[in-house]
Amino acid sequence: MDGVSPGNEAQQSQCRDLGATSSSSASTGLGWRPSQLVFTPYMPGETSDKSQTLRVVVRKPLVTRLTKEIVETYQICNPQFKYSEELNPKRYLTSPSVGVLNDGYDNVNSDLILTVNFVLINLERNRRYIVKDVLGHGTFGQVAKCWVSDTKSFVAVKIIKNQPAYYQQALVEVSILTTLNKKYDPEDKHHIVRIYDYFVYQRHLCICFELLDTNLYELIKLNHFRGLSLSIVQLFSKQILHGLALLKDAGIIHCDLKPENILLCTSVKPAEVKIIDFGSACMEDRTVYSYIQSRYYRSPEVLLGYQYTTAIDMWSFGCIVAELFLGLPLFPGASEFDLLRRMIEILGGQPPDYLLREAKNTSKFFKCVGSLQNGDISEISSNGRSAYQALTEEEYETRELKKPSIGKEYFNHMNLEAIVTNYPYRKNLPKEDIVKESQIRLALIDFLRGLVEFDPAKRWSPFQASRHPFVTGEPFTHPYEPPPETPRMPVVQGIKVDHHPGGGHWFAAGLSPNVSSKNRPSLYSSSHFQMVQYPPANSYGSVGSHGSYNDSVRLGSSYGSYGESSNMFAYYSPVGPSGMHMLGQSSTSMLGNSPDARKRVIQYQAGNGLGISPSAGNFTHLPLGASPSQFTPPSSFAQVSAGSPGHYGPTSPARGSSHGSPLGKTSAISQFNRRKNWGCAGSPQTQDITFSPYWHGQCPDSSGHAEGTAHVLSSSPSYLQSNTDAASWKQRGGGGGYSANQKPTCLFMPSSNINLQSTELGHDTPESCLSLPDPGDWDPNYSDELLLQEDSSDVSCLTAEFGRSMNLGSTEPLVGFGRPHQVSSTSSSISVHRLNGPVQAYSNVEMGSPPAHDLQAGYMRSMSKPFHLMPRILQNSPSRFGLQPVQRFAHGRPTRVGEWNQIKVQAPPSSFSSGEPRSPRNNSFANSMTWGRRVNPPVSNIPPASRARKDYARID
Ligand SMILES: Nc1ncnc2c1ncn2[C@@H]1O[C@H](COP(=O)(O)OP(=O)(O)OP(=O)(O)O)[C@@H](O)[C@H]1O
Repeated sequence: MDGVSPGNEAQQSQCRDLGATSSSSASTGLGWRPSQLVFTPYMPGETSDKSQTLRVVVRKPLVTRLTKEIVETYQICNPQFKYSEELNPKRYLTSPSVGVLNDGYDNVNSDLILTVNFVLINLERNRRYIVKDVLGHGTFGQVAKCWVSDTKSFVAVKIIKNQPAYYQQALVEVSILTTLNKKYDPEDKHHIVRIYDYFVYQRHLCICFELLDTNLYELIKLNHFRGLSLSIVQLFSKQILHGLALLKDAGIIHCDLKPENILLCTSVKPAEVKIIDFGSACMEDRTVYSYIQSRYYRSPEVLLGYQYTTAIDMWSFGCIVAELFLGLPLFPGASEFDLLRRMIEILGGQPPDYLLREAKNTSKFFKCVGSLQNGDISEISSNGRSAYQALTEEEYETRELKKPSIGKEYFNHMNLEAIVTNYPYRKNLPKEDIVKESQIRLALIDFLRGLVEFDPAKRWSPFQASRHPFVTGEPFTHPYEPPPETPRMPVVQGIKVDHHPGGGHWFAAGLSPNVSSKNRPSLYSSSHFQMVQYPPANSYGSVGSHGSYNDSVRLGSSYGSYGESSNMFAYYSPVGPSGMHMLGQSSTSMLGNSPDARKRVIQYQAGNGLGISPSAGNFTHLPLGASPSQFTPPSSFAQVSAGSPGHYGPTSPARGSSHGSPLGKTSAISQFNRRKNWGCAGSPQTQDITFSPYWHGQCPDSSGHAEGTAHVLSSSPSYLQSNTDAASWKQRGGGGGYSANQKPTCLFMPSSNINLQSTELGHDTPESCLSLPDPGDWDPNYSDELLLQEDSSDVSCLTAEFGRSMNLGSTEPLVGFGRPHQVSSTSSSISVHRLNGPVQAYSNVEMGSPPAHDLQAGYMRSMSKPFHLMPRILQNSPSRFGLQPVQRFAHGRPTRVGEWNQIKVQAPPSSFSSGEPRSPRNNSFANSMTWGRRVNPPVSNIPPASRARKDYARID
């Protein structure tokens, strides 16, 4: 029996001998032994060093050892086991993963087919980005989490679809974000995502951002669509306002503000939020799209087709604040009609008559009930009420010949005050805390009233909103009177320059071709629409050439610039020196900072000098700016005459329809591509203008409005007077007796299908809470994450860490440009677990358990676009929350503007080899099965995600 005794050292040693043979085992008398002993038997009584090590490992859950530590487990069992990543089968991250375009590099959607460890290379800087996971998808392409070994850090790289229009629009994002980062926020204090790098790889523009964490929609989702605590709402509001104030100072409209585009940044302590996705952004005086903003967050003026300003972002911001508190969108309109109906019902009142009189789409939603005076509609009818009345559902159907989509009602109460006041309080909240919170809720109501204000001219600016007691934490005693905005001087208009004839650059007045101009003066008094005197030699470029990226190895765009005989003005040009080709004539080069194009005579030089890149290749010179819808080729390079209306080619979204750009971004992009296919190439002389008889947009008034949309591009934000101790949210008493001043002029009858149970003041009861579907039903990663939670006793979820990192009593966090992402390897691994634990630990979050309620019940509705869930699913990917950067990301990017413009974007030669197989096609499995790609299961009943909210591409 000695021969089999565990205590027999000789025997154990022999068993561990991997070279043991059957003969040797036979000699021990153990009977059959495998000829090649790979695994050693487990010996419980072992006392050797090795067995002790083993015993430590054994404490870890089996699932850990067999999953994420499988390599170590193998090596313990077999020291000769060697792991080699190269031998792994490819794990595709892009779907579909079949390469059909771009020599097999791109799939049918023009997305670069990514696999785990695919390497994106910035040849110019010899920097390699190793793809580790996909963080999300968007209109423009994919966002990958990449490892940069130079800096030993992770970054997020947005890989733009390989199509010219997407490429062009992405350049706008690069330009705007670069300007914001470098010029307006060099110290990274304003909650705007940082851009680190950009380059072209395999014909895809890649934009490298700092890596952020989950977005606010996900955060609410993790919380089962229950609202966040007021202190968190206050903190986030303050931070977002910082960002919006910066945008306003820069004269930039984000155009797509929503919870999905506000991401947590947990690499700094205390954690903060940042605004991302400037892919829809535009300059305030160069608005081009008429259909912008995701529907739930769409402002009335955009919905109605009125001219818009940075005030539209404040509307969206108000919707976001409400959603953070309620856990549900305030206006979850299933269609634009439904959206407007909800606005009118919840807010009371309606858009002002001046706006309704001028907006393009008024007749779609309103009927005129006012009297006619001098052939014009009287603004106020005889009884003092509006001359416009919202259409009923039936009237809308009669006019539009289709039933409007009407979504479910989620709130029992149909006005803002009642919705907020009656929202269930957190469980077990002491009575005195309920009293305190009720006061803060009154402040919140007042705050929201100033944001979701129908009249854009009266809507608060970021500066004004940031002074509200809800944000500052001061006692709320009476309705807030915002301080006046710093007055700005009108531009002295020397030269009037109209829009570029080719499309969207509206030098003269910042007019969108899609919006009316008549009521412009009404906006001059708006806190969002103030004028400034520009320094004489600045420009925020506009007309330019985009060059070719398909046909040349080195990109030759002069994006975002325009020239004149003696000066050249340009954006931060994200492309190479050819983008600066006009610089030679320039005695002044103003980069990124642009102001008043209108002060100069723009002499478009025939055939060159404006917008023609030497490497323009097969694309025409295009006016570049905020939108692909601008990509109508200009007719000539003759001097642009002011006030030329409707100079749009047949494919401009701004033409052919009174709706301007009804299909928005998607449409514009596709139209651009179509146009490109029509062969609008190279020579400017070959391009014609088609005057559209259908265009209803207003010609910019060459005399009157040119100065109207000017804005400051000052080098330092003017609003920086934030209350630094506002982060200390004190729930003080006072303010009692505030009565919200609502005028519920409900033109719509409350919908009868309110399906919520009571949300009366009081603690929510379990029976009032309808359960959400199990996330595992739609999230294939969900169970994995739960399993992995066993791995550590200190597991908690993202929000727990986030809550812990909150220091609500602190002053403004000190954050700076390129601040360290100092997450030790230890904390990194902890964060993996935390991030992976979506819901379970949430109740422990310091931010307070959000009130349970049943509102999500009404939120459950079928997704018309289930594929839109994909980014959400991917966001939950365990690997998404992998190791955080262990040291600061420092690209050593040039900080001077001139240097920035020297950076070239190169398209690698077709023969370029990245170490990846030339054609992904060759490397896919025979059955095309993809590895590592999360399947998108059919989803029928979950809260809508961002994509479902976005209806750029449709007309309601
Ligand atoms: N810096 C970042 N860090 C982490 N994740 C990011 C980052 N930037 C983007 N993402 C993820 O990628 C997704 C898509 O990014 P983004 O919104 O910029 O793309 P898009 O194509 O412009 O989208 P949209 O269709 O909304 O315009 C985001 O929702 C987010 O989940």
